[in-house]
Amino acid sequence: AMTVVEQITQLRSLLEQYNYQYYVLDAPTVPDAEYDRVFHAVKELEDRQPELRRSDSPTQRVGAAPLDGFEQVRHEVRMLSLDNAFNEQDFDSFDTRLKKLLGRDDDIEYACEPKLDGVAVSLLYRNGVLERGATRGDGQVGENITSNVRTIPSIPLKLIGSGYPDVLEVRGEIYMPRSGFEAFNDKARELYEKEFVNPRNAAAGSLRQLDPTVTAKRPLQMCCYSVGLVEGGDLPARHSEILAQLNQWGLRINVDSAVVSGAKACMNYYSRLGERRDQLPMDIDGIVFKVNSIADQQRLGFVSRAPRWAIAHKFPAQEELTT
Ligand SMILES: Cc1ccc(Cn2cc(C(N)=O)ccc2=O)c(C)c1
Repeated sequence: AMTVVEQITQLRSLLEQYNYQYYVLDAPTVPDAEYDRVFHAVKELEDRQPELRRSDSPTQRVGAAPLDGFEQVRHEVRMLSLDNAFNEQDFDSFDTRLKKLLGRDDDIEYACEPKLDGVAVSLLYRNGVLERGATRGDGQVGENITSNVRTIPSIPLKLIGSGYPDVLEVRGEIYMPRSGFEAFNDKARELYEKEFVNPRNAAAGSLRQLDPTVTAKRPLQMCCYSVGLVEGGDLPARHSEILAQLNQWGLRINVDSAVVSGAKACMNYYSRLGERRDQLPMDIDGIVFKVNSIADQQRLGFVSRAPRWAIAHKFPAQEELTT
């Protein structure tokens, strides 16, 4: 028969698989009641034998005591801000300039993804375990919001699979899906409590909570879009492949990400996403285009703080929803 430790370890990895399928792949394979049964079985074992409890157990997402304040965190790799391209002409000149800088005249391969309207976050995984979460701040120094990011189900407390670097810093956007935002505001209105003006403010306000049990009640999601510090391991040679690899290690990526070649295909991607914008589950404020080849990104380097190899193309601002 299995020892209690073997039993609880097996049940925990089952919960991690269920969470991955449900929150990261949006593809649950078991009914909620089955998840609930296994979750309470682990909780029961940990309550009966507290020495079995581990900080990276799926039952340990909601932290203990509220904080008095947020500590500061220095980003070893600066978190970027992107130059905005406001129209096709800008994108064409962006593409033409890159081709010149790269000394080539064939189409550049771009990784395209929606620019989610949320809060940028840095997640540091050491030996696959989530060590700290931090806001972007000014790009160099942010705030330590680890206890709050731990409550977000699509953020894994532990990476899955194998082959990840010893140190892997993932960057992503924490956002509130529109459906969660509407439901939250309906409830707030009912209780005569403060409503949020838009999902971005709702996500930012939820991450600023000193008490993680409040954050835990907010319907937040995270989508990763790049990596920062990487030590003791290698990543694929293209941005799109890095995202696919992050997804296999348990992190959520945006289902609308795509790879296209040349400026024309980029503008086509921009128009198609623009048409679907109101049907997307979250607010987006544009499209981010990145040179897909990491070697080319490094060749193009950085001019001041915005990278030469990426640009955000924003949509016209949406008229503010009148609440
Ligand atoms: C009672 C209960 C348990 C779980 C959930 C949601 N859910 C489902 C799964 C699942 N199906 O793989 C995994 C994690 C999870 O959080 C709800 C809504 C209600």
